[in-house]
Amino acid sequence: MGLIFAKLWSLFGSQEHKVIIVGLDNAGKTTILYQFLMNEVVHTSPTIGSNVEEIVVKNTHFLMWDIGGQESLRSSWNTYYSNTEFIILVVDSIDRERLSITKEELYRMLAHEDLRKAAVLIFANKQDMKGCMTAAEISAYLTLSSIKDHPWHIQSCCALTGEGLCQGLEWMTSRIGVR
Ligand SMILES: Nc1nc2c(ncn2[C@@H]2O[C@H](COP(=O)(O)OP(=O)(O)OP(=O)(O)O)[C@@H](O)[C@H]2O)c(=O)[nH]1
Ligand SMILES: [Mg+2]
Repeated sequence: MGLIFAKLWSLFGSQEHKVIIVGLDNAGKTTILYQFLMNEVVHTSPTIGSNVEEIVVKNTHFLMWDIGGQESLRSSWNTYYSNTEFIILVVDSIDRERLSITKEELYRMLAHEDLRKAAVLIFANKQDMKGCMTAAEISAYLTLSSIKDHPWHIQSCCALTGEGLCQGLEWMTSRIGVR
């Protein structure tokens, strides 16, 4: 009975899809989460631990975990991995110096057993900043085209205006049911 109910529940699109939002400190993860939720910019301070919110897009329910990105917190990211369907990796497009650290973190995550089935959306955030890297530059640096075992997509965005965020969510909803 429980199984039938679970199947019907998933058929009607009320199943929740787990998402983790990761990236280095100051990348804009919390700003993005609350833009998704409220369509506005909230005042943030560095996240210690995580924030979690349910975001509904066209009848698709995402449970989004925004995880603190400071160095000391990164070793705990893996405690959030189980049952994750989507990784949103937020990159600060002006932070050239630390893109190599983001790359290390990305490939460490992709190698993790619990994230084997996860799709990856990369947000090239802070596109409003003068002299920032483009999504194409970030894609090349992160060698995204070499990733064959996870679906991935890169989207440029500006969390302050919300530009690009909907397109990212649309890619995520388009992936549901593909696997
Ligand atoms: N110019 C600009 N600033 C942004 C953008 N997105 C976020 N910020 C700013 O970047 C700073 C950090 O944003 P947060 O959302 O707190 O960053 P975070 O990734 O959650 O950081 P941690 O919680 O420490 O991991 C804040 O001052 C934001 O207002 C953007 O698109 N453009
Ligand atoms: Mg935060």
